[in-house]
Amino acid sequence: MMFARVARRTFTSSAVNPYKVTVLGACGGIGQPLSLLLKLNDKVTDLRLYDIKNAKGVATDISHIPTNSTVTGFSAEEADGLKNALKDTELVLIPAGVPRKPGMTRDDLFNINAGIVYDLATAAAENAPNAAVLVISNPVNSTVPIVAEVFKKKGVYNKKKLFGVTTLDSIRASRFISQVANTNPTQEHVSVVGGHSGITIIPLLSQTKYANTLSKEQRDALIHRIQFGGDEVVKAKNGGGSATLSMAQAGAKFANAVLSGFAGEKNVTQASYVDSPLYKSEGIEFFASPVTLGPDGVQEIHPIGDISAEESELLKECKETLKKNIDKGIKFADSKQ
Ligand SMILES: NC(=O)C1=CN([C@@H]2O[C@H](COP(=O)(O)OP(=O)(O)OC[C@H]3O[C@@H](n4cnc5c(N)ncnc54)[C@H](O)[C@@H]3O)[C@@H](O)[C@H]2O)C=CC1
Ligand SMILES: O=C([O-])CC(=O)C(=O)O
Repeated sequence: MMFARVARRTFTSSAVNPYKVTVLGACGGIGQPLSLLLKLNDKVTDLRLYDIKNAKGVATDISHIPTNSTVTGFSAEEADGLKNALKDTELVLIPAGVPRKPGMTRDDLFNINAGIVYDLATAAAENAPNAAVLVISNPVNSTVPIVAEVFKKKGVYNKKKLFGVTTLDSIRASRFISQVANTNPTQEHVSVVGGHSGITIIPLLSQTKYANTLSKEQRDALIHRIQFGGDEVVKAKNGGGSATLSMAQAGAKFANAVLSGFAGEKNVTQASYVDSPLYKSEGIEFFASPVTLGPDGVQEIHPIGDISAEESELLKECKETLKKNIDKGIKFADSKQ
């Protein structure tokens, strides 16, 4: 009797949030742990994994985990594999593409990843025009504008449903500040705005409770570590790629936030790199700042708030680089007409 009651409760809980989610690049360093974490999310009931290699193997493996979602692998070799992975899905995560090696910038990945993201975005626009698209592939500052241009060309662009995933910068900031302050990282929050590469990443330490207690040396070191946290991992992996496990956690966290917004949960706010009105008058079409998520995707884009004179300088430098990164993505997409 007891067992029957528990089983019934487990079954009904997942039916409340039946979302279809597709991962493109599901067999990579990020894709595999990200898919695993999505399988553990009870908002996801139909998980589709696509890659140019081994998607069926990874899907079969993950499918044995006893949560209620189905897991299906789609390979590039099968006719309509990509199309079927995307058909009517509600959320698409894109971690497909090559990662950095030591000595490279994220922009050095543009030549390979721009084309990969362009092709996957084209398939998404054709087969899942209403889905939220979460872009992980670097350089995010440029790949997000590429996706926007593709959706515009297809006549299905909805700026409320396109997100560059910058969550890793936020979770790093929580972790790194807790190491300096000797506190619990789960209780720390730092607003990180701008973009997702080096100097375009701006942690707003002046808005934390440590604004007046950190020394200038501590502050500078912390800003640098948050801006270049990705390089720390690339260096430590020594040619074996970049952040994958922390990125999977960040991607799963942000996907859960978007699904929570879809489900009508209130006050779901996370930083993300979105089509933003904040600096459009300066020619900057995309910018990361706190975003409240709702049933239609972006519900409200929040301004960055009061910042220090030091952070104003960082913002100035960020905007110069960001504008170039965005223009590069748009120009690439336009050249593919
Ligand atoms: N937004 C962020 O904060 C972060 C972004 N990244 C970026 O994520 C991307 C992926 O990184 P990793 O997973 O470490 O790389 P990886 O090389 O381990 O995995 C990439 C996967 O993409 C697949 N792939 C390549 N072309 C594809 C296509 N046309 N269609 C479907 N799948 C395709 C590959 O087969 C591979 O399984 C990189 O561009 C990396 O720079 C990495 C960490 C953080
Ligand atoms: O550093 C990289 O190339 C990967 C990445 O975006 C990050 O770890 O933040």
